[in-house]
Amino acid sequence: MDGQSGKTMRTLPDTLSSLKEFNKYLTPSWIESVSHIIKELTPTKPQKVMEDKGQNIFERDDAESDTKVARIQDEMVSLSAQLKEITLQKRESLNNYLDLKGSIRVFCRIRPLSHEQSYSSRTMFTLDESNVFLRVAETKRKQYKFDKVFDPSSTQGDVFSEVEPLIKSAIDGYNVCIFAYGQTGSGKTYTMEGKPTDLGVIPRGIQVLFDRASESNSRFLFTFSMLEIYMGNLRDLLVPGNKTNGFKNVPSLAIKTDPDGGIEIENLVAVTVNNFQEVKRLYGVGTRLRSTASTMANSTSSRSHCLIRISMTSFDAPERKKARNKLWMIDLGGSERLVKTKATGKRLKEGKAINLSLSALGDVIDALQTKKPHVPYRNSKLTQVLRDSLGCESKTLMLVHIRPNENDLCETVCTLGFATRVRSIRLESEESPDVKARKEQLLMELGQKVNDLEQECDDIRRKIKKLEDTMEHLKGPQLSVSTNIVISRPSTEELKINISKNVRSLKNHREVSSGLPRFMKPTAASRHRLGLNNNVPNINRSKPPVPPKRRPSSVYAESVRLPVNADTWQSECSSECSISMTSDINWTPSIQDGTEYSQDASEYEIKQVIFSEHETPSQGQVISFKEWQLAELENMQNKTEERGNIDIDNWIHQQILESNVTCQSKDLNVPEVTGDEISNIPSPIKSERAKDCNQAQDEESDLTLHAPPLNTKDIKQANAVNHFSRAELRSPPSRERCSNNETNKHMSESFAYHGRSRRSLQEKLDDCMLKQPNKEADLSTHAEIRSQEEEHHIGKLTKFFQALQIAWASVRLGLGTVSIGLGHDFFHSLML
Ligand SMILES: Nc1ncnc2c1ncn2[C@@H]1O[C@H](COP(=O)(O)OP(=O)(O)OP(=O)(O)O)[C@@H](O)[C@H]1O
Repeated sequence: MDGQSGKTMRTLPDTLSSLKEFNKYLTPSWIESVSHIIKELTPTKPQKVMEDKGQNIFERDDAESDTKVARIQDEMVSLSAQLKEITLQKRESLNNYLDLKGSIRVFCRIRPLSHEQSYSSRTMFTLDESNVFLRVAETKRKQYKFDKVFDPSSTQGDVFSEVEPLIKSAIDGYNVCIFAYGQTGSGKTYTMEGKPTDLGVIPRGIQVLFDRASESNSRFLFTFSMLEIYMGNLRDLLVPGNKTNGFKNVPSLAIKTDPDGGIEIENLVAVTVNNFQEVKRLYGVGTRLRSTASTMANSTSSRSHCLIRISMTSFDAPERKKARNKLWMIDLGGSERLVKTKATGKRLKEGKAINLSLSALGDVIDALQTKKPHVPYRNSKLTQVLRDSLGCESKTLMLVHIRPNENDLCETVCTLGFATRVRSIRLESEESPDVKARKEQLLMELGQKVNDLEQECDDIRRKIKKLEDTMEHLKGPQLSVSTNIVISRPSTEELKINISKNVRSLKNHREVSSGLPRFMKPTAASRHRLGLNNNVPNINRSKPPVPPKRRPSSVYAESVRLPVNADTWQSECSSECSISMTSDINWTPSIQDGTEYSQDASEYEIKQVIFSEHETPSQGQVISFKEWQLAELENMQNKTEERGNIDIDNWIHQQILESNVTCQSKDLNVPEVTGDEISNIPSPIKSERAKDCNQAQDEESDLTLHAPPLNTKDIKQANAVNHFSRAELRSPPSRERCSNNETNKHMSESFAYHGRSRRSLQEKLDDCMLKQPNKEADLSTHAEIRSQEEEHHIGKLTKFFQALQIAWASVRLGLGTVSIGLGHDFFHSLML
């Protein structure tokens, strides 16, 4: 008897009993026959059924839940496939949309007038959605066409909504360049960086990147770099260098072309970033080192081009255009007529350099737009750096800024001229009205399609999430361990893992972990999150693969907890010739930037590495296609690692070491001395050191800005540590700067460095740094050493004389006391 008919038999007496209720409507003979049947059924059949139930209840429940789980898994697999398909369609549609709009687009933003500027200036402009009409004379108006015009009342949100498709395109694997162009004080930095209350394109864009990466089922690795082009030279803004000494102690950045035609910048620090908070912090440090100065037009005028590069690598997203691509966000130096600024000396040279490179950029974009056979990339460092991100399948957006001031009319005309040139009006004017109309229609359709597909993706994701929850409810949370093989974004540590080895039973994991030192085992929280606490059965590998479970964003390891500062993020360091302003931006973190479990998460990731290293793969194991794919991914990951990224932990670690050296030598290290960075690291000793630094500043009035030697070298050494190979895990994370053995010991604890609480290690490091005598650092020259030795001798002599004086005084005091005492009545009486 199958389950269904058994169930029917069990419920038959009940059914018949209920039928008896209808007796008033039925004939007596019918009732009698029904009663008879009930009598026969009740004593025998239900009893048997109950016995069966007692025996099989657990088996049946298991079977039922297994069937349900299998069904859910099937459904998830099919939904995942559907999601992939729709994502691909969406990428294509978005790409077509952007191509149709033009791979090089130009927007114009007109900044509002400040209070002191005359109201009449407004009449200079008339605007519509895509045109600016400039009154150049009483009766003459000049028209400038753009892809989009933002009037003075437009918000940061308005601007970003138009920029966002490009950011999405970057996630799809395209190289993207976003420029802010305009005269000094026209609002370039405002648009790109924004204000704490009104974030600009850079923070919003980065937030979108992380959001989309976490939504995606693919793994992403993000690295952050920041550099400036100052007077034709590249400078890494993530290496605290010597500004007054022209960054001489820092290795120069060299532009290299790789065999695939990609551009790499040799020696440029690329820090692996896992969330928005980390980027925010790096950005703050970079901004502080940027060359700015007070000019007639802007008190904090940018004297260089500032370039932010986010490199994205995805290992398992074949639908992406490229496995590795870049998003550049560039705040260009202010374009200005040197005659007007009346700049002289250094300011004049800076202005000339900015103008030259801007003109070279214009030439390149013009050549690309008009499809000239030769594109003059080599004419400036700016265009050389961006060579692989300008033109050929990449997307470019130029945000042109204007000041609607009558005094700035000439500047405005120049800016608009530049915009016209890069937008290639000539090409557009060749289009017939028919073509234009069709293009508009197509754009509308494509835009709608992209939105619909996005909506569909969201729906599928929601469904998958629901199924995951149901599954977790049915089977316990252990499945997340197996499905974490493919997470949204890998941490750098994970890149070293032979991912295929991670498809192992929980039992195996437990066995291996039991042999590990305590600090390498998962913490209670991570075990709980990953379901390791539950007694769960081994994963049945014959079951259909479960689609990847998205990792909660809080798991994106952030090893350093950064307090969210509600105050304006601003500090200032000035030197004799230029002012270096920090960013006053305060990027409010999103909910996704949770850091509560971050330490925990990174611990787990490290432990996973160790698990896999201890385990030996079984002999003759059949490698599935998926495993083969994973091995391929690993190859790719290794390639990426060879490029030399640096983890934010290592980077911050370096900054800490630098700050110690800086404090010891009483040099002012710009990012550290402000105390912002120090206060961000939750070590009590840190603040002590900050105090020391401040004292050093007070003591030495004419501080010079010296780059600590070997700084970049150390950072590069730290690159290697980031990737956690077995050998590397045993080697110290970076070159030791401490001379004493205790420090070296702590530095060598690379397991502890990555696996243990960062805070405790930090405190240890700080502690031993503080214990070190400052003497060594202070005695930088031979003369200083000699003078110190002399001082030492003088000190010894002085002490000797002091001791002698004290002894003599004591003797005299003793004698005096005796003579007084002997003459006293008390002694007289004693003697008598
Ligand atoms: N759209 C805007 N709304 C409000 N304030 C703005 C806007 N644009 C610019 N500003 C203000 O104008 C001032 C100058 O802007 P900003 O520093 O962004 O200019 P810039 O083009 O970057 O100048 P530079 O090239 O010299 O660095 C800032 O105080 C900024 O807050």
